[in-house]
Amino acid sequence: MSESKDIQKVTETITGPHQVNPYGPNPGDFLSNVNNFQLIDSTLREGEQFANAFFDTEKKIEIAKALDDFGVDYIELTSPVASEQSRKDCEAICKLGLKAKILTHIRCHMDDARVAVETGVDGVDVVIGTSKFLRQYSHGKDMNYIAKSAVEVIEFVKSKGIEIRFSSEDSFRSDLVDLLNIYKTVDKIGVNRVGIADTVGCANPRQVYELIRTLKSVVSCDIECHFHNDTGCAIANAYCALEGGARLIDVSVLGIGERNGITPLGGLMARMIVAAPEYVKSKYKLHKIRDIENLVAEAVEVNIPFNNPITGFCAFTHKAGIHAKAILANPSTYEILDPHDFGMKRYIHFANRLTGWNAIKSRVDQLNLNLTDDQVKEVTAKIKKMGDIRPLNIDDVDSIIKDFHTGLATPAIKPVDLTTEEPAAKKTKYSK
Ligand SMILES: CC(=O)SCCNC(=O)CCNC(=O)[C@H](O)C(C)(C)COP(=O)(O)OP(=O)(O)OC[C@H]1O[C@@H](n2cnc3c(N)ncnc32)[C@H](O)[C@@H]1OP(=O)(O)O
Ligand SMILES: O=C(O)CCC(=O)C(=O)O
Ligand SMILES: [Zn+2]
Repeated sequence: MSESKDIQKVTETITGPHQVNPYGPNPGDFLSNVNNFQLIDSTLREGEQFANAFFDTEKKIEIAKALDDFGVDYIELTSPVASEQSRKDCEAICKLGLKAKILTHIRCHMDDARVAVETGVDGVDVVIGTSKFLRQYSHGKDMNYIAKSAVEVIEFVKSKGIEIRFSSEDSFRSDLVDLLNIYKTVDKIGVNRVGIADTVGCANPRQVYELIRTLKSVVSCDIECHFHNDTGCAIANAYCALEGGARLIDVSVLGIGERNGITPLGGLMARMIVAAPEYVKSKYKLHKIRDIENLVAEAVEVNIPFNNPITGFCAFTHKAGIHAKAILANPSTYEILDPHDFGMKRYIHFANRLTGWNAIKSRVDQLNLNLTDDQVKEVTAKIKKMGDIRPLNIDDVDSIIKDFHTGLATPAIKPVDLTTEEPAAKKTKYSK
């Protein structure tokens, strides 16, 4: 066999023979849940642990309704034992009659469980640290005690007809045998889900994939995952968890949570729409992401980061001339995400010295001016010259183009085409 045929064979075993989306799930991977995942939004639990967060009842209700409208499967709320108002808020959200199931999050203790089951929640997420750090310095209990109290809490919550999830906190720094034993125990007594939590954000995607695969061989219930972002792996870890067979991912709006937070809802949607476009588009109202992020950003008094997936101000802005030319010909050249899927627009940032004549020609067309290609190249050179001296904005470029046009011997005005799409309306330092 020739060398190129060999290579083709190898690539086909990785991506499949005629896969339309090479970044989609591997069809041969029968355990993958990339095409069949669920979201547990924890903005109102983990997110409340973000340094800046304070949500009053009204704001919690507004956020819960927005998440429900977006289509998250579950909404996780702060423990009702955290404070009197936390308990009342939990009860109030349970009474809203949302489509999303309402969960609350408690310690692995009967005192907490007794309060939780009275709030009206659909499910209880119970957690206890299993790493030696947490066993020694947080609750001080050994694995036998943990297993005993887990069984007691799970059986009690189940007896009330409420969903129950058991999670080991700090799973990736826990002993694997301890982990598998406790998960096996809780699975046997009918827990609805088990949770893996990368509490300190230490895990990498390969470790996640391996742990989920191993856990899949031990339990028959669904697996939920919770990833902190301390080392920047929260989205990648969530994706690999789904590839390994986890079913549910914890997210929060903008990723808010303890320290620098967890897997962000918007960022995960960006990853998942590439891998499972039909599933994601049919299940979630993606055009609502911007409004939800603005709602939460305002509530916790932060700005949306400039490089945020989807909604960062430059997420769909193309600048360099080589990029702009290709984008104008076919947006897929430099975009893996289609901004329109999220109710956003793309923008060609041509007011700078990295621009090229193709980008300037598109602006000339938008201004309804008639220039030959050679004339556009000439005016592009002038724009670049000015761009070497100082930052430019659209007005600068428009005046250079218009002055150039006026200076031509017989300027011809093209008929106005009102269907021309304006560039995206994100206000930047360099745009109007
Ligand atoms: C990784 C995570 O994010 S887990 C979720 C974190 N969420 C929260 O902490 C919710 C908000 N917390 C609170 O309001 C309070 O911490 C409360 C009400 C839960 C407890 O308050 P306090 O009784 O004053 O205890 P404190 O917060 O100082 O310490 C935690 C207590 O919980 C115990 N504990 C910690 N984790 C667990 C657990 N998973 N299961 C059972 N007990 C636990 C500790 O042993 C400690 O009890 P102790 O003081 O008797 O030793
Ligand atoms: O309950 C869980 O699975 C996660 C708890 C948590 O927030 C964490 O471990 O970081
Ligand atoms: Zn967490």
